[in-house]
Amino acid sequence: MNNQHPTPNNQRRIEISQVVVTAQQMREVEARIFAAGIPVAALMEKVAGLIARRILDMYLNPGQEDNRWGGGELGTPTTDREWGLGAMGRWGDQPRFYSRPRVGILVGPGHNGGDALVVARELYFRGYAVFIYSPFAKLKELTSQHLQYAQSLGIPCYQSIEDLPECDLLVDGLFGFGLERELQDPIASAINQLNHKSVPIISIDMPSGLHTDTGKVLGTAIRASHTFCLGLWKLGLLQDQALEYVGKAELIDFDIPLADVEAVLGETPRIKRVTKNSVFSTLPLPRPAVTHKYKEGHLLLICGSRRYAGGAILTGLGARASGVGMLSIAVPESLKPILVSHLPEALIVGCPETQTGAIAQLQLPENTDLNSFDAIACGPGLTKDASPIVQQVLESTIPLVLDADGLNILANPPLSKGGMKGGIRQALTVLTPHTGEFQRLFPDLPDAKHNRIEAVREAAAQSGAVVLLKGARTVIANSEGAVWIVPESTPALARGGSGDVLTGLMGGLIAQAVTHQIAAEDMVAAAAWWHAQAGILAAQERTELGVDAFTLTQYLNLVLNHTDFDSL
Ligand SMILES: NC(=O)C1=CN([C@@H]2O[C@H](COP(=O)(O)OP(=O)(O)OC[C@H]3O[C@@H](n4cnc5c(N)ncnc54)[C@H](O)[C@@H]3O)[C@@H](O)[C@H]2O)[C@H](O)CC1
Ligand SMILES: [K+]
Repeated sequence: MNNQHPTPNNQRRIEISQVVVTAQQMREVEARIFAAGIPVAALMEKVAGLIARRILDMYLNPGQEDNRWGGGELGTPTTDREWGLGAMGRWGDQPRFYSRPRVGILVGPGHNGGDALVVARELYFRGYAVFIYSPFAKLKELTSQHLQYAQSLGIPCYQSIEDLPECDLLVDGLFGFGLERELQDPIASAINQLNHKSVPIISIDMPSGLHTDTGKVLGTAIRASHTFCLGLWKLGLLQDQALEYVGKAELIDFDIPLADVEAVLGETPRIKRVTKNSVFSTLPLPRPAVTHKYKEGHLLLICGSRRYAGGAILTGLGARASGVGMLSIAVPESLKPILVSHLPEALIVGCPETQTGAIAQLQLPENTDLNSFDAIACGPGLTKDASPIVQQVLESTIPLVLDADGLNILANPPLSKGGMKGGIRQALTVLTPHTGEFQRLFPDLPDAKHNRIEAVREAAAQSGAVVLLKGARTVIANSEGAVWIVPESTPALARGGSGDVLTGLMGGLIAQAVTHQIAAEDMVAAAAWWHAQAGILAAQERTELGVDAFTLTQYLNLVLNHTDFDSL
């Protein structure tokens, strides 16, 4: 395998939507911007103006039919009639008809509150009924000025949540990346009350109450229907434990100079979001006009057993979807007919089997060396009786994806206890555990449930492998400490067989990368992102209950044509 790889993606100039920052890093980036001369107030106006525009587009968009005010979900005020039916409504009263959508603005003590107050002012001037809830006596100077101006306009401001009138939409400007400690009453109970209302809440920067870095709930947190993350993606928004609070996350790009980002994070930030652009810049697409099947990669799949034939088929279908030129699939002899019937284009290698129907020995076609393939993917459906096979592929010198029983066999003994006999492989090795397999492989690593990123990074360093930890937000790390996070997925993929499809897809992409002289390591994130997007599209079209693994393989080739999907 030629080791002179082109610049791998993680060495190329980064795009803003790939950057992921901690609160401290965001502070350092903002400090550079302010030091360069932009007034804090000017940036707040710019940022909050962008937020207000998105809120108007999304929630208050004129011209849509389905509303009582002639506008979008809440519409624009059709008239500037006085309030209908007398006094302001209160939480819990019977809803009273008002002539204008009511927007509640939750204002915290810091600049997150300042952002929200600028939004309040902008919506007010567009004729919306705006109400402010701000329980804090001490506000930052700029925030205090904005509050003073809002009140001078006659916008009602309430200290207690009970006084806030019933609203159609809430804007959460309580806390952003400045949240430092657990929330206490009255703010905590106010948030709990707001969460119990069936009113959409838009959070500015972070849902208030979530830790900016870990996504942990500090006491309680706003359950946002939409989170507008400001400038650079915050790490906490990408953590599994935050997901039920974040709602739909969207980046509000306020033109942070890339130079400032690189000054703080370096040219290749350690943690990156996997985006459509970053994936498309690495996939073996478009294909050369002149090519042939052996130039499009040759993948060897080693999978299946008499007990688990389906895993072999699904892995093969995932590999097929990758576009790999040649596909060989080693299975127990008794599975050969069914594999041929599902994958007529593949070379099915029937192997001698154990009493239990596992692969007893890799019997490749004569004169075929294991290292003559471009890549191997091994594990789905193997059962633990195939451990000699896994040992054999570990000794190969070509890129290897290990999944499912390949990982369970590897975990005996665990990697941290001298596992992976023969030490760290020189060739690319990708481990693709789910949480349970991860804990078996790395029993003494920090609990992957609470800090997945640190756990995966440590596992990659320990094993020398690229480790992909599956989850609502799949996390990938290599042994140099680079981390990729797949920012979107769907619970529709939480089904048997989804992982088998990913293994085949990833193996097929890696095999093509090898023949195309593309950085094979980049195919791990590309495969995970592609797999998730196919699941999302399938769920959109067939509901979250309609994405069985076979259907998923059909959507793998459809989703790349849907270039209109969000550029993540
Ligand atoms: N810096 C800027 O000009 C811009 C900031 N952006 C927005 O502002 C926030 C960050 O602002 P900051 O004032 O640093 O923090 P917060 O608004 O999040 O306020 C936190 C505030 O509250 C205090 N605090 C922290 N924890 C608690 C707690 N548990 N209970 C009570 N009070 C707490 C703390 O002392 C802070 O003062 C950022 O998210 C953006 O929304 C602009 O968008 C860009 C310009
Ligand atoms: K917020």
